[in-house]
Amino acid sequence: MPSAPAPPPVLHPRFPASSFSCPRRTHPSPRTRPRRLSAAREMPWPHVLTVAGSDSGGGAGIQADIKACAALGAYCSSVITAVTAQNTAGVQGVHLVPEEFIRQQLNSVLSDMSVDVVKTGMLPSAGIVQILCESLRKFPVKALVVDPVMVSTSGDALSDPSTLTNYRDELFSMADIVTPNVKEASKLLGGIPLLTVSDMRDAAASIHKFGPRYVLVKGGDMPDSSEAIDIFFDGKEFVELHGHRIKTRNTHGTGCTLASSIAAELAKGSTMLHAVRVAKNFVESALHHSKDLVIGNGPQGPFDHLFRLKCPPYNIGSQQMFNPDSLFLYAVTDSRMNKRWDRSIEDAVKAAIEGGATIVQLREKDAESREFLEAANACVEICKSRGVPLLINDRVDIALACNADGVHVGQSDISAREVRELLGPGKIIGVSCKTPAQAEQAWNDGADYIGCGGVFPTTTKANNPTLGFEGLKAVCLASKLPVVAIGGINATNAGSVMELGLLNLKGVAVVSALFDRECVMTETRGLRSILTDAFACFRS
Ligand SMILES: Cc1ncc(COP(=O)(O)OP(=O)(O)O)c(N)n1
Ligand SMILES: Cc1ncsc1CCOP(=O)(O)O
Repeated sequence: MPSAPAPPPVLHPRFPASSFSCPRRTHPSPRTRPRRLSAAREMPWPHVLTVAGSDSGGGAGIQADIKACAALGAYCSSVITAVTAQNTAGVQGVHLVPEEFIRQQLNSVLSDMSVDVVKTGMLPSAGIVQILCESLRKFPVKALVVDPVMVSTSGDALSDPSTLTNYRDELFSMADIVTPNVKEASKLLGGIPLLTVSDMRDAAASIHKFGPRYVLVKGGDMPDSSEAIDIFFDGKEFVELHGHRIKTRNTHGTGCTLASSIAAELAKGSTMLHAVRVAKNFVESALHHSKDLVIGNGPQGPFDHLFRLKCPPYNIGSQQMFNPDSLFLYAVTDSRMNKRWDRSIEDAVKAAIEGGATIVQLREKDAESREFLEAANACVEICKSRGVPLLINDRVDIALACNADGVHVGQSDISAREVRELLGPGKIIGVSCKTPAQAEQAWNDGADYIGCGGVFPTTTKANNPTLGFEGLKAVCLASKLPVVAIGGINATNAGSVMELGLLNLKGVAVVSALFDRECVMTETRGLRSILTDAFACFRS
């Protein structure tokens, strides 16, 4: 593994789940967990169990949890605590599942399956909270995410007031994270008003005293702000998480989705703060993609958790899903620069990854095919062993021959739709776009990301118009795909690109500032650190 400087905001599925930060609970001993059938052929599948209510409208509750986990690559089993009659207008009825039957469902799932994380939603009675606590003591899991659902967004009560005491006294002390919104936080604290970010901090500290390891107080309901600010507290430090407030009526189920996304990321091995950041990003992106959908006639509609599947060829198939966070620091090679500095493509790629590049593209305009394929084969091995995706510029034939992770094409190359036909569904396809119309076409063609530039003037690509920040912003705002900025980006201006704060701008692609330099590793490391600082600044 490269010795990267600072932990990146990257959770690539090819990185093994190793950084789990919640070691309090361990899986039960082999005596309590049945033996697996064939350990040798076992393939781990991160597993979340949601214990929540069913929403007949499909936007929140169990339905939201299952979709969020599926979208983030985790398996989701479900214990249903209540069946609600619900739609976009509100909650018309609630039918509680008998408590003993909830115990039976918990027993069925937890005694048989390797559940990594339990996420709770609607726990409508004190008895149900108690049964859950008993089951968790009998069948410990790696983490417990508690979303203290008490009142629906439409204002309807979803739990008996007597559950409050059990929540606070029993469940919270077992929880790794509790995720109240401001109304729930206020209720948990006896009705104190939460009107400012400072009140949210105080509330997080008070709720932490009930026993959870982490608290996330969600500020989505705070009045009038272009930002959605959440407060994360680990018992010592507060982190303010800033997100975009998406203007849409389709927000039903955001709380459930955030908590189940945190659970899915924890099940995949993420640390808590990282899981929260990924989950917040996922919810924002889903809301952004769903803002114009129309389902139902009431004031609050559902959103599309599976927005990434909208374009049929996108992100399906046997290979791992493309993680847009891998666009963070995109190293694009250049044969002329390598020659100038007398280094092989392989050495250039190794050094870039060592310095912290999160994705690599071989852009070898002058290379002979045979020589290029040899180098590409070697780079595939280098990148695979380091968990970094490798793409080939323009040459679909080389990408197929070396089994690269994907291809990047420009507007005058063959279209992304044709590249998809040739590469199949599991590969990554990037398209260069300078206009919103091109971005729309890239999405329709089944691309995975957009390269947008030149943002600044560059000498690396001849006759390339400069778009500036305005051009970049126009493409990002129009694009349903993640975007990486390219063109003239270096250590002095990279921070300002990230600080534009564009939701789907995931990173920068760089050629000369990495490869037209004496030490590729040092340059990459420096740039990585600048990006990490700028990203942290914009996000929290
Ligand atoms: C990440 C990324 N973005 C844009 C480009 C430019 O690609 P293209 O328009 O095909 O131009 P050439 O690279 O072929 O000159 C890129 N390569 N990578
Ligand atoms: C390939 C490409 N596409 C748009 S600008 C550019 C060149 C980027 O190179 P540099 O990072 O050296 O400016």
